[in-house]
Amino acid sequence: MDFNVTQHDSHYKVSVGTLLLLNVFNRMVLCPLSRQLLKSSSSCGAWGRLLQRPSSGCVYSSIHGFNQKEVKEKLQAFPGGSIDLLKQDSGIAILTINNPSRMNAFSGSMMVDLEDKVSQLEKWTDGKGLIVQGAAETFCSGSDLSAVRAISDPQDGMKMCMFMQNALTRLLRLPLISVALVEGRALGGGAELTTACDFRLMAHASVIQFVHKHMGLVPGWGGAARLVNIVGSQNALKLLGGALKVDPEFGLQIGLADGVLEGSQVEKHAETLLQQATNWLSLYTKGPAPVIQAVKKVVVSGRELPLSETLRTEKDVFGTVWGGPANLQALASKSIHK
Ligand SMILES: CCC(=O)SCCNC(=O)CCNC(=O)[C@H](O)C(C)(C)COP(=O)(O)OP(=O)(O)OC[C@H]1O[C@@H](n2cnc3c(N)ncnc32)[C@H](O)[C@@H]1OP(=O)(O)O
Repeated sequence: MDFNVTQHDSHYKVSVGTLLLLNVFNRMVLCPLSRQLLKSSSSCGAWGRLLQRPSSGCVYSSIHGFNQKEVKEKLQAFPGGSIDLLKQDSGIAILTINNPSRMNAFSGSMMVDLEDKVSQLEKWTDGKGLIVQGAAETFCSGSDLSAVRAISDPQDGMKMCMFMQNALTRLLRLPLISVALVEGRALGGGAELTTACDFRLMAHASVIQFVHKHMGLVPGWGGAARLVNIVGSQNALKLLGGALKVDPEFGLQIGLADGVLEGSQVEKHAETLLQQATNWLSLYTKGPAPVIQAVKKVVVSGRELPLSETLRTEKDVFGTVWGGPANLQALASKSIHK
């Protein structure tokens, strides 16, 4: 996601990722003297070039020693399953994790597929919402354990981790309101995937479980950082430290779940889980795509950026809708909000 930022009377197009990187670097690495230099025009050139660097909202790039092409080639060596994308005229897309014979575990090629589908969604100008679901009545059982065994070398593990962090960070930053429809089990990386959506809806008898501790691991796909943001550090510590099973009731209690869906098997003519999730999401995606996308953008910047940068971003996003078609139409119809 790109934002326009004004610095020294010049406009630079930068991504949230670049801003975050700059912010962390600025706070943790630059000494006060360097910060002073950053403000001065003499240092503007280097930082200006960095700010202008084209970015796709990734956390890792070549400056972190991350070679996307090389990692993709390695991951493709572990095939199986697919990530299926259905973009609907309603502006709500369905992303399906599809590897039923392995409880929708992520093979290497599915990781590459996920990144490709996120790229497609980033370019979807008519999009407003996204539902992430698993095929065949279960969500996702995490990494494909056969691939995990084959890439147990720490260096390769780190590369896979960086690749998935990039893909899931971009998923969460999409200008679409996203919801994970959790049916069956969301385990390990599957639990992490649910946190890369804005909301989580849990079906009757579903379970989200960060089983990493039982695997001698911690989350590496950004799931721990996102979990802390969603449920707070106390609850995150309990969920990760105890590898606790989160059922819908517990999920609602700690704020991991945003709603519980009724089992479609219970009543013969009940809506399917996907219909229920679509209805739930439609409340938030009703309206023109540019406005819904603007809503998501201001929330992402509020979630991720320091206040002064958030406010500047909000101003820029506001400028994209002020006087726009939806705004003019609302003014002309003298709409009231009783
Ligand atoms: C990022 C870090 C990570 O994600 S580490 C991976 C964390 N995930 C796990 O450890 C899940 C391990 N799997 C399980 O605990 C069980 O298979 C679960 C998912 C609970 C399902 O149990 P159950 O309903 O009894 O089915 P099952 O065990 O017979 O499984 C059906 C077939 O699916 C397979 N499967 C399942 N999960 C994975 C996985 N993560 N990677 C690879 N294969 C997986 C099972 O091996 C089984 O295959 P098969 O029918 O024996 O050929």
